[in-house]
Amino acid sequence: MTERIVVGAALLDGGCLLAARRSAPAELAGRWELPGGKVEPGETPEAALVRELREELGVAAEAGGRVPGQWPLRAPFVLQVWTARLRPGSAAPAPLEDHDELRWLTPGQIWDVPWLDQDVPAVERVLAHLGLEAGTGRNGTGPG
Ligand SMILES: Nc1nc2c([nH]c(=O)n2[C@H]2C[C@H](O)[C@@H](COP(=O)(O)OP(=O)(O)OP(=O)(O)O)O2)c(=O)[nH]1
Repeated sequence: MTERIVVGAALLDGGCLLAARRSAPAELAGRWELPGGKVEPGETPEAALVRELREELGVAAEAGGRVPGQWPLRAPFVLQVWTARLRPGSAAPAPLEDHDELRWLTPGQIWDVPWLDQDVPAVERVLAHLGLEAGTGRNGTGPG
């Protein structure tokens, strides 16, 4: 089966990461994810990311760099992650579609929300990629 990419945005602002709580489907509702969605045929992941953030959050965003790695979702989907930021003058994110709550998390707050299980290794990689992992361990060994 051909792999299909779901792009997740590590949307960063002022050193915080945006997390979004899914409102649907039922099996994912209440868990937190990186906003984003499926890359459509003929679309680049970066373009899909910008489109999804506009549709889901009402923001004007731009993709930064890819966070190395990919994580399996329900077949045939795999999660790939890009950093992203809001363009100057963008509206603030709002949960317009698929989500019922958004939170900007400081590095010390990242593990305060119940991420989708399949997102946990991706979020860990985002933190490592950004050099933010020290002191934010999920096992509570760090200061913060
Ligand atoms: N956006 C996003 N989706 C994720 C993550 N982790 C994860 O398992 N998923 C799953 C949830 C969905 O089954 C699928 C993405 O679909 P979606 O519903 O967000 O994307 P979409 O807007 O393109 O979907 P569609 O309505 O066109 O079908 O991947 C994540 O971190 N971000």
